[in-house]
Amino acid sequence: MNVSAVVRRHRLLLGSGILLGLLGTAATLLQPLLIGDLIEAVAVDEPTMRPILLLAGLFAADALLAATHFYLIGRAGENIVFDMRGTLTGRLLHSRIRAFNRLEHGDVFTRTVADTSLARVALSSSVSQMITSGSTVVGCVGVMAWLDWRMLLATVGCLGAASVIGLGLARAVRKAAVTNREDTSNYGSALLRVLGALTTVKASRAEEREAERIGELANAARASGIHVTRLSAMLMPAMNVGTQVSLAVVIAWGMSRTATGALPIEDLTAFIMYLFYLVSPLVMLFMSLGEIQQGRAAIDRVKDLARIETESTEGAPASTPVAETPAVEFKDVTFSYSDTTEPALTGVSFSLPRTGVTAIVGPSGAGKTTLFQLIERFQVPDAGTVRLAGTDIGALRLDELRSRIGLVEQDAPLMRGTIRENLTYARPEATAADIDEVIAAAHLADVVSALPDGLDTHLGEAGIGLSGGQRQRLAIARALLTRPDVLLLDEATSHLDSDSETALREAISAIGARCLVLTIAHRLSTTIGADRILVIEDGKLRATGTHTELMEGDTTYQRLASRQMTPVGGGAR
Ligand SMILES: Nc1ncnc2c1ncn2[C@@H]1O[C@H](COP(=O)(O)OP(=O)(O)OP(=O)(O)O)[C@@H](O)[C@H]1O
Repeated sequence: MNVSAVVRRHRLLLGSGILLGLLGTAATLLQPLLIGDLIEAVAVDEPTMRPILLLAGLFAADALLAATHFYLIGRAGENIVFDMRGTLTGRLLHSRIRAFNRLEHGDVFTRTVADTSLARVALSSSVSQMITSGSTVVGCVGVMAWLDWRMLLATVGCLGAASVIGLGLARAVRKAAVTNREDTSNYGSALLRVLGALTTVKASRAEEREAERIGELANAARASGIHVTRLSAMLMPAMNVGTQVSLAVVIAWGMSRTATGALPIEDLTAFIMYLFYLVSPLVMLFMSLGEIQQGRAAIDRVKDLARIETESTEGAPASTPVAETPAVEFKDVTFSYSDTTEPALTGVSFSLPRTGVTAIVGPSGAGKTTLFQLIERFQVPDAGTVRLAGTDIGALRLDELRSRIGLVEQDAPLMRGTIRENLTYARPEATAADIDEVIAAAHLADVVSALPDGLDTHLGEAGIGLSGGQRQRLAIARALLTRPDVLLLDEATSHLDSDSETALREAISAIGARCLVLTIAHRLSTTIGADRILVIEDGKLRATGTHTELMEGDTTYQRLASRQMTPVGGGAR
């Protein structure tokens, strides 16, 4: 992400805000001089109406400028953060699964939500604060030097010492804040991970243990947060002590000089006012410098996340396949998840016709899911080619490839919303007739008509409200709505009741008549009914055939069949 380009896009708003801030600073700086004029007018008994009106006008202008400055900078900041989050959301949604899987979800959340907020503060209010406070400090010092340079030197001496302490404290606050952010992020990541597996946590009766472990992380965040507060608490008093000392020096010395007539009383009054005006912007200057430093670290984290590798959406449109072309073809495909791991698939070759049900069986970890990952192009082969209807999928446009494939995952994740919204997720423009057709094909018509609001029934989080079998059939109907050429189905491992099982089986056979159904089979009944079976073991294609053929000729299949297709932990190898 090019952060300077993001800022440049909002430069008009930022620039206007900073300009108004500077005008407000000028209005503030003029006030003590006008008060000095007023005192002088009172002292020599001249009319006071003009300085009073001028002063009132200046106060009003100051207030108006401050409010507009605040609004414009705030607005620019929101626009900047919106821009950054938009870029991040787009990059994350288009990221390569391989790159995305390497990320911690809690960390992604912190970077997209909290770090962008810190970046917003740094790029808008802190920069503007630094410029306006910096100019106030310079302006105050300039006018004070003009009023009385000797007293200015005394002031700088007292305030300078406080500023050195303030600067040191600001730096310490920044460091402590970075630690606090890391601690908070660790807490968030841990909580997110545990909440993602809440049922496992409960089933393992690990609530107390997790509460304690996460409590420790929360406590680390608390301790570092307190450290930040402790240091911040010292910043203002350090500056206040500096101001009080310089004020005492200025008043004592200034009064003695006023008594001898060396310094007019109105100049002393104006000088003291400038001294007050100087302190707060000085603190603000240090704080904004600290925020900018913090923001820089946050911007680096945001930029780092935005560098995530994305999928290429380029590619050729698919050619119209001729009838004999295989629907899916693997040619000498080898693939490893990383350079350091053993290949998940080695030299796999097969070709599948355009209709019928093909079951994939094999022990756990054999590489069955990996086949699906390659067909969907979630992963790219290290060697060999995967073809869809005769075209190398690497050359196809990604949305075209995925629109031709329907994917039904094992736990069939559903989104929030109604059944209709879930069904039409991949094809929002589907007509009522299309929906009725896929509902019938997935044997869901009875289930839907029994629901209180039919298709408009709301599902809870993750599709709660439907049984496992119904959820998977709903996911099948959703996949069918795009009229795929290939339906990839990872059969649910959990046992379905016999009605659901029969409905699912009938649905799969019927769908096999219109497209290729490739199913990872966990049940013997699926493989018995399949047109062909691929037996995968240790990442290699071991055998191909029908149930009867494989029962005669393949020992792995025989072993899996005798265990009713439910291998555990790769023990069948
Ligand atoms: N994201 C991943 N990163 C690294 N290795 C992986 C990843 N996913 C799978 N693997 C490894 O690749 C191999 C094949 O895994 P795959 O998930 O394809 O097996 P499977 O046959 O579908 O197993 P199961 O029936 O248990 O789901 C295994 O050794 C597995 O450990």
